[in-house]
Amino acid sequence: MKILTADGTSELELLETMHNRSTEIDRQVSETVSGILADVCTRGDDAVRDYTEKFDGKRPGALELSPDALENAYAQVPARFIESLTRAAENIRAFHERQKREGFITTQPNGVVMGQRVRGLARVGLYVPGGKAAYPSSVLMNAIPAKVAGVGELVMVAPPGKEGTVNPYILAAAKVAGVDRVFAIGGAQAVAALAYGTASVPKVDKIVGPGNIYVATAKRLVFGAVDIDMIAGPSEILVVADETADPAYLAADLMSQAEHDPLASAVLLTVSRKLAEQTLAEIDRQKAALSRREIIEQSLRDFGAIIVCKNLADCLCLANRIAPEHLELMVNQPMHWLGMVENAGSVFLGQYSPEPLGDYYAGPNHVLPTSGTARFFSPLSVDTFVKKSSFIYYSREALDKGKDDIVTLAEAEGLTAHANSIKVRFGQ
Ligand SMILES: NC(=O)c1ccc[n+]([C@@H]2O[C@H](COP(=O)([O-])OP(=O)(O)OC[C@H]3O[C@@H](n4cnc5c(N)ncnc54)[C@H](O)[C@@H]3O)[C@@H](O)[C@H]2O)c1
Ligand SMILES: N[C@H](CO)Cc1c[nH]c[nH+]1
Ligand SMILES: [Zn+2]
Repeated sequence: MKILTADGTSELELLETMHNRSTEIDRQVSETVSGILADVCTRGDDAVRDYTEKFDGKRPGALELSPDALENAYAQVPARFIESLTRAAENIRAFHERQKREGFITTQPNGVVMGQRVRGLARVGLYVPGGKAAYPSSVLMNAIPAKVAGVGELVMVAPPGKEGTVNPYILAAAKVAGVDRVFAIGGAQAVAALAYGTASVPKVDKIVGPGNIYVATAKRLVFGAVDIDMIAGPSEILVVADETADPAYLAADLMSQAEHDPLASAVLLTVSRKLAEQTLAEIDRQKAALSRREIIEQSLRDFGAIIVCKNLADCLCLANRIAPEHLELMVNQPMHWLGMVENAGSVFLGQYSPEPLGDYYAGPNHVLPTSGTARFFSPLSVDTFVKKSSFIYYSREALDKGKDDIVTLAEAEGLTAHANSIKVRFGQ
């Protein structure tokens, strides 16, 4: 990870290099994933078993877990974990309850009733990552908003470990969050099974949840066969810091996301070269004690950067251009700068709102758009799990009033059958 001074060109070149590196990886991964999707579409469970054996280490028997597996996992994990998980679940539920939308009805005096209905989706597939690390927190972040939205059936997939079983912390979280069915499959093969359906895995209406590049690419490619939430791939953090920030906090927060994946990205934009140098030194000092040091080093080497900008406004402009998944504002007056943020999945304000607070606990969702897609995607929310439909009731009197307009518009489009459907009701 190098320190670079922004001059209007070199920082953009650096970001471009990082972007090109990930585009080349995306291209290679897309080829692999397309093959997996086609194979699962044709051969169903057999293909899912083959890929599970290949990528996760053990050939599975039944792909679906019994409800007992969730009960046993719940009993097996430490009570302290369940207490913390339950408190986190309460915070997440409270935040997402605020997102609930009601439908509406509008009436007019001459016999018109119209409205919009909001309904939970019938069946949703939740992807829970479990390759390099297990993510029980992601179970809560997916399943709680789905339940709040009123989804009919929640089908969770998570990759089995080498011993062929799903991590018990993930299963305990599935019980706490009320997941209906669990399949021990992961990667692109799990996304394909949910999108196309197999003998064991039911076809779903929408696939949600984060995952590595294979998972994110598979979701992108099955979109159309099913709906998806967004592209939530390898994690990203971008920190904007002024000279008041503590370099120890900056280093810690950058590494907190780098540890997710060698493809995770961690970028610091600051106005102080001294702070940049101190942060680098802090990274070296702190990382020695961290368990996933190798992943952190790879991620910081390939997708890490420290850029010194002229002023905070320039930092924010660059941050908006990058559109990071997580944006930390480690500045003296974070609320003041929040208004300048255009593109970010979630914003963390001030020294005591580190990114992991949002990953686990505060309440807002941690499934967030990555790879610059925060320009147009939103965080996972209750909205992700609902569909809206409208309804119309017109009395004879109301239709009579509007009939000539409708006929005129239909005939202008050359659609005489449309016009006839109106006219026939009035003997014309
Ligand atoms: N954006 C978010 O909201 C968010 C939240 C949590 C985690 N994450 C990200 O989720 C990811 C979790 O990744 P993970 O790997 O630990 O778990 P994962 O469950 O996403 O992926 C594991 C699966 O990847 C597949 N796979 C691995 N190598 C493969 C290969 N060479 N070819 C084809 N398939 C292969 C396997 O099927 C395996 O089961 C990380 O990138 C992390 O940053 C993102
Ligand atoms: N930071 C991840 C989202 O990019 C979410 C997560 C789960 N556990 C820890 N972190
Ligand atoms: Zn995280």
